Order: sequence, then C-alpha cells, then structure tokens
Amino acid sequence: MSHNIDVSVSLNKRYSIHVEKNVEKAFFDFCADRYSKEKVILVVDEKVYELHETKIESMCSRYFENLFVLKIPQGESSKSLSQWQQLVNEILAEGVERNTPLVAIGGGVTGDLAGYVAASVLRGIPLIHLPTTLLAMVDSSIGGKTGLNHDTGKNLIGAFYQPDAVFADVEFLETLEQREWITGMAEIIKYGAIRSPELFSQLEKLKDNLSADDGEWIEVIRESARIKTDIVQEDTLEAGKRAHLNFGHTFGHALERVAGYGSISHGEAVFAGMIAATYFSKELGHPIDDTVFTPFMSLYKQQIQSFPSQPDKLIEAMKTDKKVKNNIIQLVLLKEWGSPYIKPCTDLSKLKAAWNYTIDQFN
Ligand SMILES: O=C(O)C(=O)C[C@@H](O)[C@H](O)[C@H](O)COP(=O)(O)O
Repeated sequence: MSHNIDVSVSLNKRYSIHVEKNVEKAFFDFCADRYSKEKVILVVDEKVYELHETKIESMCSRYFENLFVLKIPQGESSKSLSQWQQLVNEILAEGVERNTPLVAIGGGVTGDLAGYVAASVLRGIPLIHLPTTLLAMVDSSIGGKTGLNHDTGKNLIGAFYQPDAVFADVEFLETLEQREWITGMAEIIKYGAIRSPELFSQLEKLKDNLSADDGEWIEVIRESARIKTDIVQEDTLEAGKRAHLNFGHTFGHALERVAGYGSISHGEAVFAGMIAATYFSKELGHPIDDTVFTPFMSLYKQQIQSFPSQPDKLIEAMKTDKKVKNNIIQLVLLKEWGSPYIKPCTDLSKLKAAWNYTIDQFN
C-alpha cells in the first residue's frame, strides 16, 4: 500500500509527499521519469550537509551526473534578500536551463529560501523539497509558500511556488536536536487545535520519545501532512480557509521579530502565540479547555531564555502581518478545539491582555 499523500493544487499541478525511511529509490524513480540527468542544483543547510554528505551525495548521484552544491548557513538570518541574491548569482553563473531541478535540503529556512530562488530563476525552475526537520516535514515543505524576512516583518517577501514532489526521509530526524523536535511539535499542536484534537494526546505520549524509529512518529507526521494537504487543496492561495494554518502565527511572528530572528525559534514563538490566541478566544466567551497546553509548557519554557515583555511593541509588530486588512489585524481564533475562525481585532485592550497573560506564562 502506498503511503504517499497526493496534493492537487490546480488542474495541472499535482504532486506527492513521500514520508518514509530512506527515500533513495523513490527519489531516483521520480527524477528518472522527469528530468535530464545532466545536472541538479542542491541548496542545502550547511549543518545538514556536514552530517549527511554521504547520504545526500549517494542519493542524488544515483541519477544526476553533476551535483552543483550550494550550502547555506543555518538559522533564520539566511532567509534574507542578500542570501537569496547570492544563490541566484551563483546559479546563473553556473548556468541552468528551465528544466534543471533544484532540490532544497534542510529545514523550514532552507525550503523557504530555496523555494523562492527556484521561483525566481528563469521565472521558475523545478523544485523538489527534501525536508530534514520535523517542522519542514509536517508544514513548510507542503503547500508552496516560499519566503524571506524583511526588517519590517517575517516572510514579507515571497511567492506561492509549488514543488514537483516532497521526499520526507525520516532517517534525517536521527540527528535532529531536541530544540528542533520541539519547534516542529508546535505545528503539530496547531493541527490538533484547528482540526484534530486527538493529536494532543498522541503527541503527549510521543514527546518523551524523540526518535523517528518509533512508527508512531511516522504516523503523526503523515497525519499532519494530510491535514495540511486538505487545507491547501481547498484554498491554495490563502483567500480564506488556508489562513487557519496561521493559528498562533500572528502573535508568533511578532514575537520572533521583537525578540530578534533566531533567538526564539519559529515553533517556540508559534506555541506562545497559540497560548495568546486561545486566551483571546476564551475572553470572547468560547469554552476552550486550555490545559491541553500544560504537558508541553515546560518543554517550551526551558528553551525560551528571554521572552519579550513589551506588549505595545509586540502589538506594533503584529500590524505588519500579511493578513492585516484595512489596517485591522485579523486574528485566527477558536470557537472550540478543531473549529477556527478569523476575527478582525478592533479591541486592542483585549490584545494587550492576551499578550500580558502570555508574557506571565513564560516569565
Ligand atoms: O502554509 C501556510 O499557509 C501556513 O500558514 C503555515 C505556517 O505554519 C507557516 O509558518 C507559514 O510559513 C506562515 O506563513 P505566513 O504567510 O504567515 O508568512
């Protein structure tokens, strides 16, 4: 039985997400059916390359004759215009054609940056995601969002650009640091909040066993990918429902920016953002039992060294969110677990109260 998850984003764009241990054969078969074997561009996180050079080279050179490897520094600061420009310069200097594929190998930063590079070189070259972190496997490699950060806000530059395929090889998770597992778990908790609350108890069991050897992790990754796929298929360009995937992010992106990109990880910020959004939902009278966050709280608290404690500054940062309409911040809130909705936020005192509550939880 195939475990692939098929994504259909338009009449002429469909692709598969493979989640399995060792994707080498699937990757070979896929490429052999589609691309010239002459050259492939690999945009790879330098730390991932250091740890997995043999695996990456063996996988890619099984089909491609020339690997053009571009390493990028680890961390959020790589999602910058200057890093994008450097990659574009190197690719154009090397020489590529419109059917030369680019493989993004790494976490969310690598995928977002390399995706935007693939979208812009020659107005678009084929893109394949090889996510190596939990977060990239369950979220950022799916759905075609690419992005760079700007001084004025997170992910403010980018395009929707769908990959030809996603190969999530869970063997990469064997070297994943604990902080990265925790970061990825936040997006799974998000899927629990907006769609499948049963994920909360599944994740609670798995949180003390951070190993992809556990088949239950693979199932949770597949289930998360299915949820994201369902939503993206319904609303590929985020005209409506897709914004629900932003639950916790309106707050989280503001936190990342005010704390300084990288000092609080994306997942840590999203977890805190979900606490703020849940508090806000409860203040509006929605009956939500927020003790589901309790088992995870200490994991996130121990990672976040210094939590920004200026609610006004955080609210200012929320005003550059991409969902802002007519100068009004649009929050993703919950009527109950599994039932998200968009709420224009006109009451800034409630927003401040949500921030103050969240700041208290982390100090
Ligand atoms: O794919 C989406 O849509 C999401 O919103 C998923 C988010 O988890 C992800 O972090 C995304 O990159 C945030 O996008 P943005 O549009 O808020 O920048």
